[in-house]
Amino acid sequence: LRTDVVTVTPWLAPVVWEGTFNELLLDSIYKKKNITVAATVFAVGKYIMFLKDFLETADKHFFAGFRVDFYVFTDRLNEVPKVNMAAGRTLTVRSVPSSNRWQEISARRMELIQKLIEETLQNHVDYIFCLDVDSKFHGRWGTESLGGLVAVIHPGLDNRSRFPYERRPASRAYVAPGEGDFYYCGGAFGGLVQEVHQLAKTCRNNFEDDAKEGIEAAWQEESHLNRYMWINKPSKVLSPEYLWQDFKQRNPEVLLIRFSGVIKNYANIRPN
Ligand SMILES: CC(=O)N[C@H]1[C@@H](OP(=O)(O)OP(=O)(O)OC[C@H]2O[C@@H](n3ccc(=O)[nH]c3=O)[C@H](O)[C@@H]2O)O[C@H](CO)[C@H](O)[C@@H]1O
Ligand SMILES: [Mn+2]
Repeated sequence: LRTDVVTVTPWLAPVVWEGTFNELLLDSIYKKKNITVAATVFAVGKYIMFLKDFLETADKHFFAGFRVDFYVFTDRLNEVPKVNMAAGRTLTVRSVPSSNRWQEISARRMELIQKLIEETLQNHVDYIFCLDVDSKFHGRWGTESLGGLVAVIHPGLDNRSRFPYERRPASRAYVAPGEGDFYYCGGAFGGLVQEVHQLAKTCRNNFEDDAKEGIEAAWQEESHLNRYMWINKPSKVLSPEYLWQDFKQRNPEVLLIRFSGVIKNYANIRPN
C-alpha cells in the first residue's frame, strides 16, 4: 500500500506504482487468459545503435514468461542485431523509409502502428505497447500494466503550469489552459489492440490534417497523444517508474526504475 503517491485518478483508473499490486496474483490471472502482447519499436537512421540493448533488456524484463511479439521498424535492415529471444517470443523486422526530419520519424510512428494493427495484429494479438528505442529495461514491466488504454506519466513534468501541451487553438492537439489531467509521454503507451488502433488512427489523422494547414504540434505525436488522452481517459495510468530518464536523479517516490531513456547526444544521432 502506498500513501505517499496518488494511486487512483479522479475517473477511478489505477495509477501503477511499485507496492500497489501483487505480481504473482496478476500473472496467474493473465496466464489463464493465454494472452499475446505485441511491442513496437522504431530504429530509424542512427537510432539503430540503441536497438541491441533495448531488445536484450526487453527480453529479460518485459512480460517475462509471456508470449511477446516484437516488431522492429527500421531503414537499416542489415544492421539489426541478432538477439536470441526466450521461448514463445518473436522478433519481426519491417522496413520503413527514412526521413531527414526527426520530428517526422517520431510522428509517423502513429501511421505505421495503425497499419501494423490493421494488417497484422487485429484478431490474434490482445495487447500492444509502443516504445521509444533509446531506452532500456531495468526492472519488471508486466501484467500490472495491462488495461484498455494505458498511458505513462512523463517523469520530468509534475508541475501543471509547465505541462508542454500544444497551446495554439489552431492545432488539433490543442489543450486549453486548465485542461489536461497529466502530461503523458510519447515514448510509451499501449493497451488493447483495438483501443490503440483508435488512438493511432486519430493522432495520425490529426497530425496530417494539421500539416495540411502548416501546423506541427509542439511535441509532434506526443502532443496529439496528450489531447487524445484528455478526451478519452486512459483506463490505467503508469507511474514514471515506467519511463524514467537516466540523466535524472531518482525521486524518492520512485522505488524501482523499470524502463528508462539513455543519455544521448541529440546532435550526433538525429538527422536534423
Ligand atoms: C521519453 C519520451 O516520451 N520521448 C518522446 C519525446 O522525445 P525524445 O527526445 O525521447 O524523442 P526521440 O529522439 O527518442 O524520438 C522518438 C523515437 O523515434 C524514433 N526515432 C527518432 C529519430 C530518429 O532519427 N530515428 C528514430 O528511430 C526512435 O524510436 C525514438 O526513440 O518527444 C517525442 C516527440 O517529439 C516523442 O514523443 C518521444 O517518444
Ligand atoms: Mn526517446
